[in-house]
Amino acid sequence: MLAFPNIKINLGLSITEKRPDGYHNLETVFYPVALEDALEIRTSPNADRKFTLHQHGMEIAGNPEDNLVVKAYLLMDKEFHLPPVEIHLYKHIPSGAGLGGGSSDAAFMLKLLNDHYQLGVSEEQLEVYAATLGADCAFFIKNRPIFAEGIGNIFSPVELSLNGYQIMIIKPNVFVSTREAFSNIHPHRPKYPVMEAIQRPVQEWKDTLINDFEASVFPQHPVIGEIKEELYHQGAIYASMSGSGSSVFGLFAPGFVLPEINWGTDVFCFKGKL
Ligand SMILES: C[C@](O)(CO)[C@H](O)COP(=O)(O)OP(=O)(O)OC[C@H]1O[C@@H](n2ccc(N)nc2=O)[C@H](O)[C@@H]1O
Ligand SMILES: Nc1ncnc2c1ncn2[C@@H]1O[C@H](COP(=O)(O)OP(=O)(O)OP(=O)(O)O)[C@@H](O)[C@H]1O
Repeated sequence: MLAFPNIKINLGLSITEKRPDGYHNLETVFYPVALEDALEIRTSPNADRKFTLHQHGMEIAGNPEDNLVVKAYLLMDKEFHLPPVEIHLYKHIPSGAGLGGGSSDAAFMLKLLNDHYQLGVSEEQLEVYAATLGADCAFFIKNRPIFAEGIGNIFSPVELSLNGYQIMIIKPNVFVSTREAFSNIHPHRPKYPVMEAIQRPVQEWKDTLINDFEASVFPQHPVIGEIKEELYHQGAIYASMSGSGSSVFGLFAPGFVLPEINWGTDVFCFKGKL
């Protein structure tokens, strides 16, 4: 059985407070975008080990046991005693990009196992399992535009459609550690709450919809801020870093001819439609 885990972008990201458990409360709107990995599971009844992970495409750091798809499988295996599986993961989503690629793989693995083995787990329960694997994971269960609070796992509906808009996502060859990015933040209440800013026309987001990580990440990695500037220069209606970086996305009007930009070598570039 095959699935295509996609990415999220953050439309606005306010880090509002540090929690006693060391994590941070935040406010953001998650929006799914069709930049995808491919994930397949096959039952392997006679295998002498519970899982075998075959990786293809971009390399990811770490041992197979550290891979979030394996953690997702082991979590479900503990609850439901699953048969051994062969896992094929084709990585196309860049890591350390703030696009939630690993989180998406994990959430899609939970959904795949639930569907394939007819486990009957509700979406709400899958969200609870997902949240134990990563703060971003729960979003990918329902995988539709949503306002998120808490550590990113408390959801409220949001009236927002960017259908027809075009997107460019650029990721320079710079790795930003999510943990380190959070440690450099001074949490505060935003001047324009994300939920309010998002209701305004997209043309006004430039001045009201802020990603708090930009203030600390741009000075450390000026190339990321330069990419954002360039996207505006090239006609983006709104541009922002996603998550804790290092990718930057630009939203362009429907019908706009997306620019051909030579970003240089080692730069990942995605163009698509919302
Ligand atoms: C920055 C975002 O991408 C915004 O969507 C997410 O908040 C990051 O979520 P994530 O990558 O799933 O994060 P995790 O893998 O759960 O956590 C990585 C590290 O980031 C920090 N962390 C993460 C999420 C959060 N709400 N507060 C935090 O302080 C913690 O130090 C944690 O050890
Ligand atoms: N399936 C996976 N895909 C990518 N990275 C994974 C995976 N499993 C574990 N990881 C580890 O997680 C780290 C971050 O991966 P991810 O692709 O989620 O980054 P990110 O874009 O920073 O995500 P986020 O938006 O959640 O901060 C990688 O350095 C890698 O070691």
